[in-house]
Amino acid sequence: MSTVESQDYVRIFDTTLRDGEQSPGASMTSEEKLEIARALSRLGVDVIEAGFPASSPDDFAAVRAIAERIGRDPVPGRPQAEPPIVCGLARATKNDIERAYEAVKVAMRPRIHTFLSTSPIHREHKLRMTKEQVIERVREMVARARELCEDVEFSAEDAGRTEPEYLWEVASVAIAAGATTINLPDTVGYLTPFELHAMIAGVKKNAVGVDRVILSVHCHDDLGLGVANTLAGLEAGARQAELTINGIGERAGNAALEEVVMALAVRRDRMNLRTGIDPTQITRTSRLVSAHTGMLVPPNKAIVGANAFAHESGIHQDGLLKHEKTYEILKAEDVGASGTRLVLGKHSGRHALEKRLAELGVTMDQPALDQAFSAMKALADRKKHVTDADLLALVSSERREELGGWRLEALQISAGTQGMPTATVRLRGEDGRDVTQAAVGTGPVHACFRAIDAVVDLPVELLEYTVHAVTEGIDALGEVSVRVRDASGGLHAGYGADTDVLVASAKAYLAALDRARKERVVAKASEQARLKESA
Ligand SMILES: CC(=O)SCCNC(=O)CCNC(=O)[C@H](O)C(C)(C)COP(=O)(O)OP(=O)(O)OC[C@H]1O[C@@H](n2cnc3c(N)ncnc32)[C@H](O)[C@@H]1OP(=O)(O)O
Ligand SMILES: CC(C)C(=O)C(=O)O
Ligand SMILES: [Mg+2]
Repeated sequence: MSTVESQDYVRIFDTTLRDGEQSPGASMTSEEKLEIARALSRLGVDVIEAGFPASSPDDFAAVRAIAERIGRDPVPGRPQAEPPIVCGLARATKNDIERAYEAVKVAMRPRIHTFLSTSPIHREHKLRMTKEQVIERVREMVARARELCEDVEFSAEDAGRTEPEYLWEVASVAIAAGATTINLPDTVGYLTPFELHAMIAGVKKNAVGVDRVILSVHCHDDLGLGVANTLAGLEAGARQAELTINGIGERAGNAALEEVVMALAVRRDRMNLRTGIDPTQITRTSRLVSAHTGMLVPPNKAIVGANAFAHESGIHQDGLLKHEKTYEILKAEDVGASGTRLVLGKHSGRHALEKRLAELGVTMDQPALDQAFSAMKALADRKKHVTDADLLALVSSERREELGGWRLEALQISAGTQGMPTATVRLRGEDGRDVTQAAVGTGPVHACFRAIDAVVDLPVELLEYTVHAVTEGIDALGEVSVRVRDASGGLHAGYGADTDVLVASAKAYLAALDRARKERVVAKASEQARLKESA
């Protein structure tokens, strides 16, 4: 018995290119679809539903191109015994089925997937067909598909809201007509996991000939139960799961492939089921689908979201540093992501800060670490994420501020199109005394520097003023460098960093003044020493 035939093997049927493309605004070009199909092949899916060939000439061409290429192009890094099946969707009409076959017949392993609704609401209001007419159509169309193709899947659309006995009868008829896979979709995402389990178990027990076919689940996420329902269906005996990358699909989407696959892998202890998926391809496939559909992955999305392996809170970070399994049930590397991230933010603790600084090559004693920690917390209160660049800028800014002299306590700027730009600064001297001064200027930076001059009283000429963002985003940390010349021609540089560039400017200017002041003190001392000697 091959791996695929064994009882614990779950076939992964990917419908990103068909049901996924039914997400509003997610349409893709044929080239993009082919690229995704190649990625799915590398990922190791068993079936690629490439599209709905009768729906448009474009869709036909895309399915055809995928059918031609998949299995024939080499798959780097994945010597696959069997290429994925390429499948085309068709309504239960002769025309749709023949178009689907025309498109997929060139595939190494083609499948026709035909469907017809079975629920009372769909029969009566959408199809306007009786129960008997639906049965007859299923018999005829599955048989027609089977004349064309050995591999035929039949889906009882809206199976979730279909009378159980009628569903068993439809499944029996489809099997007798030659279907090789029977799919039981919860088309509108209505069922609870227990109900979905009961539906699969009911068909498995009561449909005639069910042992000859593979039962399949196809769950939508209208109530956020898509993945839970899929797992319930597999526990009940389904051995094919229809899924999409990132969970995209009609309305709220389909059950997400990456979530079902990783649930099966991580909880193999409970379900004892396997797939042929190479999980290390998951992240890259997710990114490709997101890029081609324009559907962004929410940061908190399981498995592939930007935060799926990010930890911000100090208690979790500390736990993780002590033992990774305290807060992680799978590793980022398992799904091809770049690694666990300890994000520094307002909830972080000293352990994580120390670790990150060490990774950045900065080692500190306890008092310095405590100081850096307070600065990091203060920054995190103003800025969502403290990045590595922020951290380095912050640490070096803290170190430079250790030089002493005047320290910025408060800064208030009034600027705009009306009136003169005005700055008010409150500076604290080394003796702990606060001095406040206000000044006007040609712009807010000029006003700020003049207000500082009024406190510090050290004549200098500003030679250079440079500002740039060290980090990205609207809340980026601004970095300012200044160069000043003192009365005796000495040049002094200053640096400051803050989310507010005016505060960064004030810090930089103060740092430059402080250097000038220190040099003047040193120069005065050596002058006095020289005078003493010569006296
Ligand atoms: C649950 C699902 O995801 S099902 C797949 C949904 N995907 C799509 O619909 C995307 C592709 N669809 C399309 O491009 C178009 O709907 C087409 C080309 C297939 C059909 O377009 P139109 O001929 O203009 O029909 P329209 O879409 O307005 O209506 C659907 C028709 O198909 C019928 N129909 C719906 N499902 C089926 C089915 N499984 N088998 C047979 N007929 C069906 C409807 O009853 C309706 O028939 P009517 O015209 O006699 O009332
Ligand atoms: C066509 C079928 C399988 C479908 O997408 C659904 O019922 O949700
Ligand atoms: Mg669907």
